[in-house]
Amino acid sequence: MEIRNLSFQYGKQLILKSISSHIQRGKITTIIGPNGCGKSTLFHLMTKNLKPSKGGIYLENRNIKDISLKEFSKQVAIVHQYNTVPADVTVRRLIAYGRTPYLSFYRKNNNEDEEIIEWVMKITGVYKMKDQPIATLSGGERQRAFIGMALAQKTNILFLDEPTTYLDIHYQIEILNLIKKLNRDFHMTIVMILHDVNQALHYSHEIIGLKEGRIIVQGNNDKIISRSTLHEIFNVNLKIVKEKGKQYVLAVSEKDGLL
Ligand SMILES: Nc1ncnc2c1ncn2[C@@H]1O[C@H](COP(=O)(O)OP(=O)(O)OP(=O)(O)O)[C@@H](O)[C@H]1O
Repeated sequence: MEIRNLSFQYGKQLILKSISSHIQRGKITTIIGPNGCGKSTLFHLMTKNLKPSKGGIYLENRNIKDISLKEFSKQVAIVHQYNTVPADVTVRRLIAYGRTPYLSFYRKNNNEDEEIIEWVMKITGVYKMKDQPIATLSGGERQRAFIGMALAQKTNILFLDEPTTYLDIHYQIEILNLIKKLNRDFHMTIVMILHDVNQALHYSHEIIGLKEGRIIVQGNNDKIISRSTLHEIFNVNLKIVKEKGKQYVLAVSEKDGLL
């Protein structure tokens, strides 16, 4: 996917300022940046929820504005930050909604759809709760079910907007490991927004650092995450430590805190 000279404004407020970027096929790319820098806006533009003011986004060299929503949803699946569904919808039913782009007046759910739904329920670990209403699931199970609905679309590209929000650390890691597995075992191209810099660092091949509507850094994690880039993006001084060759950002500094 290519982002070419992309600008976006709400009224007179310029939110994204001539952004260009290349999203690598088969890799995990994570967008980080401070609140209000334009991450969600970029996400909505890349997923056809918003239209660019200038420039464009290209999938296999086709401007996504020229791709119908139905066709787009066979190539790109989206997991939003806030997901709503009627409380009584079961896990299986929710995942089956993911097959919608393939259905038509003449084509109802068939064996292939059923096989995909079964595969998705197994891979996301929601099989044993398949007949439970979504409302009865824990936060982590719910999120896996919504990722399942996106997977049932059988796309090569998956977008996730802050997939770990509201989850405790156990479920956060579980979701990130599922995302890693989807990339590693099924070669899915993943684009996500994360707030946790350490998780971005350890679960992505490439990081895009946004600030005030501009890409400040993009690249291989270890190379671009440094004290100075973190300061540039988030305006904080954080220490970076190395353990067994891997970098970790200390999200509190010695002089902060009560004690
Ligand atoms: N519908 C809207 N109308 C006007 N301005 C908006 C609208 N949605 C977002 N904005 C503004 O656009 C800017 C970028 O918002 P965006 O949601 O893309 O930021 P973000 O980086 O995703 O932030 P966060 O980390 O807080 O989710 C913000 O200043 C926000 O107030």
